[in-house]
Amino acid sequence: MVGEVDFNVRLEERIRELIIDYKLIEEGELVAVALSGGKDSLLVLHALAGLRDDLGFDIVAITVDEGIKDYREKGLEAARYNTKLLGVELVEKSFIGEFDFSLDEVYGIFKSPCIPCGVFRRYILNRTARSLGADKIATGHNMDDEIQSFMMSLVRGDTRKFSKFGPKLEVIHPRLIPRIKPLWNTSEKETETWAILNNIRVHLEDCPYSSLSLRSRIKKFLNRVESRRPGTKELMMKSFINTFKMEQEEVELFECEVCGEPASMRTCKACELLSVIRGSL
Ligand SMILES: Nc1ncnc2c1ncn2[C@@H]1O[C@H](COP(=O)(O)OP(=O)(O)OP(=O)(O)O)[C@@H](O)[C@H]1O
Repeated sequence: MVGEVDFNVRLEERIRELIIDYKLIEEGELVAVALSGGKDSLLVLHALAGLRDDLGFDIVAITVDEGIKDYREKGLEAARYNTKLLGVELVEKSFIGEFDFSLDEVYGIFKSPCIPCGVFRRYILNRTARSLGADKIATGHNMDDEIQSFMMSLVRGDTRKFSKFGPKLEVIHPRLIPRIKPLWNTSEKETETWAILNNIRVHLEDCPYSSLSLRSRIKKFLNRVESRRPGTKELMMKSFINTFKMEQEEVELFECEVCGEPASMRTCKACELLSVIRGSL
């Protein structure tokens, strides 16, 4: 089908241009793909696997099992299938293996399940990527995620988070692996279309905890506006790009007194949450 080929070519070309224009990946680097098994991180995996020889970099994938029953197993299965298909090594980590508890067991202690989930996942991804010698962590964050994050910062009045806007988060600590977003200018609708058109074995369900989040409410609102005024999301993205300089926030990071990982205070966020959990179990 000509339409399908065109779609794939245009998508790959856009990802390639973003990588080159923003210097997301340099020749000789090892990129760790944070792979959930969802459509976005699978597109990143397939796109980078297609570009690795041409642009001269290598990839490895890392997946984190948070311990969400009847949900994460399906993502893991998709991650295993696709990495095998593309000949990419998959490193599997889990909350149980690292901390001795699953998200299902501890989420009730916090205001939102997304708090421990995000903090521990980023912690494991960073440590694992570093131990593998990775130069970058590539995530599947897409244009919709970026607009949602921006709006969440506005709603919370937390302008510090604006510094995370952009396709690349620079090195701000030697133990922190820089994160890149190869789908920064690709919409969620396009990644969905890619997965369906190419018959990708993918995990399409939403996380059972996601409906509790502010992100989910903002996502629904944006989708409603988009369906009434098509093109709204793209215009919002353009406005953000034109209005805000993509400068990284000047933050001083220390080493956590407990585990030695990067921290903005005396202890890192993961160790802070761990002490709350240990005190409640
Ligand atoms: N369990 C996980 N293991 C590894 N990486 C993850 C995991 N969950 C999320 N990520 C990374 O963080 C990004 C954003 O997370 P998000 O919760 O939006 O993912 P998702 O919607 O479950 O899956 P995807 O974004 O791949 O479609 C993902 O694209 C992926 O790169």
